[in-house]
Amino acid sequence: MNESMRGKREQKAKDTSGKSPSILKSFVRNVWHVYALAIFFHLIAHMFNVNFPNVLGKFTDQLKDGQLTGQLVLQFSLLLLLIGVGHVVFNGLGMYLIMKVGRKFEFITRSHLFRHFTSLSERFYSNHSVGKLLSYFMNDVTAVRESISIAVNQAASAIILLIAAVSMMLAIGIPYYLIIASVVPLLLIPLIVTTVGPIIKQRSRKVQEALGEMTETAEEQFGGIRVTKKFAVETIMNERFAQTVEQIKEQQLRLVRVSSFFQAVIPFLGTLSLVIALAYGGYLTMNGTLSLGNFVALTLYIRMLMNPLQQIGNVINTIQRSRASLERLNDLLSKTSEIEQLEEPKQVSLDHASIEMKNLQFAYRKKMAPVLDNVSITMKPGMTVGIVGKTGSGKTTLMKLLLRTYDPPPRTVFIGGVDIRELSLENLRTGIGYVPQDGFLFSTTLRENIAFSDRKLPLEKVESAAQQAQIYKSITTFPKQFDTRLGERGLTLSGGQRQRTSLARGLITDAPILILDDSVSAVDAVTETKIIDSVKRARKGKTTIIVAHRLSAVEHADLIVVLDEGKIVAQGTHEQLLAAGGQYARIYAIQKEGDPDALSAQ
Ligand SMILES: Nc1ncnc2c1ncn2[C@@H]1O[C@H](COP(=O)(O)OP(=O)(O)OP(=O)(O)O)[C@@H](O)[C@H]1O
Repeated sequence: MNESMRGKREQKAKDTSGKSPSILKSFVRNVWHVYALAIFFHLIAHMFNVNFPNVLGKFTDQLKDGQLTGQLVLQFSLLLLLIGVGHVVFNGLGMYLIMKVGRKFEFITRSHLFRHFTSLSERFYSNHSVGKLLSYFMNDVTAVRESISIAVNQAASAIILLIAAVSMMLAIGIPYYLIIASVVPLLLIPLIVTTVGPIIKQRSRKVQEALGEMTETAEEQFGGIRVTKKFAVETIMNERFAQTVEQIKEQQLRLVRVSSFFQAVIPFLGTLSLVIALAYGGYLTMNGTLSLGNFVALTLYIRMLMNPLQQIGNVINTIQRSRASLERLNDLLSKTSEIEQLEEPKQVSLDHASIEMKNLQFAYRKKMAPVLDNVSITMKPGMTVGIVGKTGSGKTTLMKLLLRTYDPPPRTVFIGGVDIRELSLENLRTGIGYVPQDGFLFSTTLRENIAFSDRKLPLEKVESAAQQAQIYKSITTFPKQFDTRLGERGLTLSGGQRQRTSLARGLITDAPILILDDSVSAVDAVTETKIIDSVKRARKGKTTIIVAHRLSAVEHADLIVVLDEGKIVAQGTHEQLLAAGGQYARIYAIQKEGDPDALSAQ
């Protein structure tokens, strides 16, 4: 199969993996009827609401005409109560439905994101910091949720209220020209909010940044206070800090200027509307064109519209902000793992499979120098293979290619005679156990950490793996033994204990192929020998690859490969390599003399 065909088939596999181009579109398609119902409830709520000024207007007219009786006062009061209750109930229902939809979006999207994150390759993680990923998870999802719940609620409510109030004013006979004249200043509110809102946001972000810088500077200067004093540079430090504080003052003043303007102008526009209503409406009332009741109703409608119109402005700002978040989320969800399997991947039994690397060349990025160059190794089934070499010589990279954490070039890495790019990923990854140098432990019990591959594994198996990894004794000294909970990232354990727990987690899988990638570097030489001996016994007949700096960890191996700057400089058994007298023999001599980490110091 040529490369482009393979690419197309792999691409097809990506496209059928169910990733939607826009999370929001597909979500809204499923919940539009809830939105429709919620908007209907808002409509009913405002039908009640807009009667409020009208009823008060009628009350005023009756009062003026001297027709008000105790019976009528009671009727008016009950009517107002009914309006209030109707508004609250339907408004509450509408709000509840839309908020619920928002939370559902948050839940679905976070689950979707998490599933997506787990499907992405290591390259993605090395290019994105944890902080950035958390920000997708928290801030971006929340921003979109706010715009499809709070913003939709406010916008629907405000628009319906505006239309209902204007219709009601016309219906009760308030002249349209008076309505237009009074409402126009209010319509400027959303315009001002959308213009000034982003400026306020930008300036307050700058204030936050400046405050962040000040905290950083203060932290650094407190930390380095002894150095500062020894070098007698207190004056320079004081000046530097004063500059940072001055910067904050500037940013804060800029923010205060614009937010003061904003906070003053919005009520002013409301007042302006009322002034027009009062002056023009008052004049029309005096000359008999407008009833006193309608005059009262008009002023109440103006008051009623002020808040919703301000909210429309906020809604526009929220939507603008969330558009950027939505784009980021869609962009992230459209990313596919570069490690893909064929539509019909091959399956091989890894139990007695050979591993072969043929002229393997690999660079992490196109323009970078290769990290592995012309690497060819043949590992027969059941062999123990040692990989040694200076730090940065490409040992871990070689293992990552074998696991397809990164893709090796086609036809360079074979297991059981099959190119690993054609193998099923599950077949490959369940068949190979991998124990990294810095094994991450989860904040759960030791038992669950060790039985990570299958939490139902019996305790005896967990104990036996712990014994092989030489961590059993330490665990039995803990009060809760295997039920001991680890703190965040397993901080209650020492470095060596952590490494051995992670080793037990790898050993328990009893995988046909096991890779120990510098997995015993944090233990002393005696414990290392014990671990290697028990691994040797437990893995008789199974392929084990041991990456190490200390040659004592690989001496017994059937094949030892020496890497240097990505190239194989020698391979053979311990005896053969000693006899050859090259880099291996030199390092062995140094390490025997007492410096066990001499390889990395070369
Ligand atoms: N994700 C990556 N992106 C770019 N370069 C990388 C990446 N990972 C490793 N490298 C580079 O590849 C080279 C080989 O690294 P690798 O981790 O394979 O070496 P190593 O022999 O396992 O080292 P050590 O003994 O210190 O663990 C190094 O120069 C390293 O900087």
